[in-house]
Amino acid sequence: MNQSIKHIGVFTSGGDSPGMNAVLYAIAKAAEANGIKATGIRKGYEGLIDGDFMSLETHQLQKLVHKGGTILKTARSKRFMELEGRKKALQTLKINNIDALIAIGGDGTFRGLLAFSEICDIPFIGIPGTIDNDISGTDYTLGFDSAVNTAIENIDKIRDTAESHNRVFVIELMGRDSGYIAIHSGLVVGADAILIPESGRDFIYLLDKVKSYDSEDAFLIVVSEGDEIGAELLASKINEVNSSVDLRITRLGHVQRGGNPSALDRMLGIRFGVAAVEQLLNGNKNKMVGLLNNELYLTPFEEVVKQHQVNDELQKLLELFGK
Ligand SMILES: Nc1ncnc2c1ncn2[C@@H]1O[C@H](COP(=O)(O)OP(=O)(O)OP(=O)(O)O)[C@@H](O)[C@H]1O
Ligand SMILES: O=P(O)(O)OC[C@H]1O[C@](O)(CO)[C@@H](O)[C@@H]1O
Repeated sequence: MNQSIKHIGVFTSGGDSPGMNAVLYAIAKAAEANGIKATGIRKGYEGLIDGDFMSLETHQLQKLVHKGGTILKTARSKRFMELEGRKKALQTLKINNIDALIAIGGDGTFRGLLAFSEICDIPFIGIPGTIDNDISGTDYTLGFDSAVNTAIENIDKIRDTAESHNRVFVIELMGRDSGYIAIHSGLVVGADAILIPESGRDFIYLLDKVKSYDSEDAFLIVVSEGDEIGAELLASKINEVNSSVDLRITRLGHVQRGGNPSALDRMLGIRFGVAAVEQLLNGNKNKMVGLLNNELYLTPFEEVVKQHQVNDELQKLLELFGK
């Protein structure tokens, strides 16, 4: 056990994701059980630079496990991208006697920690928190399951109106350059076509399908925001090959980031939070806690990369159902 750790700083960074409050509760609880102080740092790296802190009280966090968003707030920090900003953050840590950090965010957040480790030698542990599920070293990132649940709930509603009007819908889902949200959502709503950047397929097959679409039913296309064609261009191509279709575009957008976390995300939050504190106490540093085959797993920040492919099984499902 690393006895020298007495004060852990904790922050959420990048886009918020459902389950972040649950992870904060777990960190506070595990720190308390080990007699360690845990301080919340507000607005991601911005708060680390400015010393914008708040206390993490287990009795308050306990009541927020079910809430989306993050009570610590989050940010994308331009200042931390610069060495000057990171030096200022180092000063803040020293002044406040913080001797370990836990960061919850996406791959960008871990790149930030890696850059920070060049000038700061206190231990860092990362927790994957992003709706995109685009990080290696974990089967699930915190928030992904909730985002997919939100997406499918909304697409099911779109189907009701699409079927009533015999309309074609192009539904754009989030994920930045990752198609994970789109493929998972598209498969379980029974979409007629799913377009994701990782598939390596063009959309010509889809145009052939739309050409023969008889206008007597709904036709749902789920497209990831990272797919090169984009919802607008896809819509105009469809109209070119079949001018009789009645088409609408729905961009689900930030609704996918909000809402109460699913059971899976709450449980992930609890597991990741406790594991992060334990790993710091075990003397681990500069690693991300993940979950592979339902087992906790550590990946050094240097090896945490953006996931840019779907596995063979998902690819097969995409061929079978999304085409
Ligand atoms: N190379 C880097 N050097 C220093 N800081 C970085 C670096 N890359 C990213 N960061 C910091 O990490 C923050 C979070 O990264 P980013 O905005 O990419 O979100 P993310 O953590 O990938 O989360 P999400 O997947 O939700 O977008 C950035 O705003 C920036 O402050
Ligand atoms: O909320 P912002 O900063 O516009 O970021 C949007 C991006 O963040 C995410 O929601 C999470 O990374 C992406 O899916 C999306 O492209």
